[in-house]
Amino acid sequence: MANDDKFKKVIAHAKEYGYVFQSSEIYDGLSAVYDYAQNGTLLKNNIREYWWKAMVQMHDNIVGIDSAIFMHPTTWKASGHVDAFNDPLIDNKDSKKRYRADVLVEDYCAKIEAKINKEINKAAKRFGDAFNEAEFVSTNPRVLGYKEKIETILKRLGKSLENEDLADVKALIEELEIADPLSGSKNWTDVKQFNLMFGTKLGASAEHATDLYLRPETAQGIFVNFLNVQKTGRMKIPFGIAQTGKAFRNEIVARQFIFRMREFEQMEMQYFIKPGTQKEWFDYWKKTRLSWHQSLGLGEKNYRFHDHEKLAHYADAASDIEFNFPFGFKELEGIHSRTDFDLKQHEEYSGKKMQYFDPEDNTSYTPYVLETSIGLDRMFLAVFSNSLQEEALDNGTTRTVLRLPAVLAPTKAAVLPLVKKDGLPEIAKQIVESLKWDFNVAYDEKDAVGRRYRRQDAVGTPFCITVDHDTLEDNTVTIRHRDSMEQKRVSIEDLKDLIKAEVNMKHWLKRMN
Ligand SMILES: Nc1ncnc2c1ncn2[C@@H]1O[C@H](COP(=O)(O)OP(=O)(O)OP(=O)(O)O)[C@@H](O)[C@H]1O
Repeated sequence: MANDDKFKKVIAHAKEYGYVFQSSEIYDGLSAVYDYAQNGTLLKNNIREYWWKAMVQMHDNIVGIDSAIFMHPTTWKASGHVDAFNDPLIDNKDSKKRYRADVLVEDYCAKIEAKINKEINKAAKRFGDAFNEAEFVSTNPRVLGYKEKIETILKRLGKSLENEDLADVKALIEELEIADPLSGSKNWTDVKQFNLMFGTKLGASAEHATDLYLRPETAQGIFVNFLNVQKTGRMKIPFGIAQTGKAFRNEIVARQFIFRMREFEQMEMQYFIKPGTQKEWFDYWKKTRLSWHQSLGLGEKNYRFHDHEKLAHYADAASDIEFNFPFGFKELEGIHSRTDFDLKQHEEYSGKKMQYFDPEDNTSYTPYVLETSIGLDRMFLAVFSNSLQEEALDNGTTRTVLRLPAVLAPTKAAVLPLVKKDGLPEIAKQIVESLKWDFNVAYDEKDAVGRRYRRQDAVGTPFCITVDHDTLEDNTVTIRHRDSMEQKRVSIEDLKDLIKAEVNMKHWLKRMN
């Protein structure tokens, strides 16, 4: 299936099966804002819990907090967000559409990249088994020319952005003759910086109101509480503070469904360390976070690191874990070595000491910070899009199955009476009653059992339990596995342990190596 089609299917499936709705849909929606529906909320909660258990419960030196969305406005001056949390935007005068200037240039380069891929595919077909891609790419003059062009463009873009030379970004767009993707017009305004923070006001009367921001990241709530947690928790360096919560960004280009939203949720952890040890911890957290992702079994090949060359003002190293989304490899999680930038800034702006007294060598210092930051919604999209599969069956039909990792599935089992009579619904309901203390379970009696199986496959329920007339005789039921479609006859009293063995978080987290 072409990637575009696959992505459309993902979005349609998310709506049809109660995972994600467009916000305020009856009013034609609000752009880049989404609501999680009945199944989506459960999947999201399970992902959050999977992260929390791995990060907080499994580490005796990491604790969790829940700081407020509103923070004192000086926080955002100290963090650099007021001055530097900008994207370069450009308007097209004819279509009146607004774009991120850097994204226009990057999309232009992506088109050249597509030409390279076309050359590679053509050559691969021509040479068959004898084709050596690495050799072809490093010797073919056309490919080398394309590569050089991309490199020159991106280098110039990076430099202009770094030097805040927005006139040059516009000049680049004009020189490359980049047109508005919608209207084809090349009639552009100048490039301007646009701050991504949402402003609001605190206070009842206009003249006494204070300007506030909706937080654009959860990290600052951790930094300002660093000493509160360290002292009250008697934490010794190295230690971490984790939190999950909403963040808000007025994204200029908000597209790709829940990949880039204006209101989203982050799961962040700041690890406070001794200066000089940042390289070691950077490597440790890169490895640990990748193994968390891989424990879910979405396919090792679907992840890769992207180490940053161009670093944010606060970082001395940064790497993204990228995931193979339906629209290609994109950032899923960031791992940042943030130095002592944030704590030092808060110390300067608040006038309060943000230092740690190290009892081991009797010295005080400002700790360095290693951050892991992942978007919960992006993680949701990674899991959901990877799990949605169309499978050809032996009988010539296809089935749509959402192969969610069982540990994350919203509903772990559906209990189905074969028919709506002869006392079968009553037994099925009793099974629901007994299992619901341990798992989220559903009851379904509508339609033929085959259709009910298909429905649960599409929702992603790992087990279906069918009660039939034999159940009346011997207290056994059929348990059907979503992925293999295998069916087994088991005793009702064994159900709980059977399901537990597959959905238990411990069993999944232990796969981290
Ligand atoms: N607008 C958004 N919608 C959904 N998730 C987001 C958004 N912006 C950031 N995230 C998530 O938060 C994580 C950490 O935020 P960070 O500030 O490092 O992102 P970023 O580098 O600005 O992301 P991007 O380059 O995609 O804009 C990202 O890896 C991503 O998973």
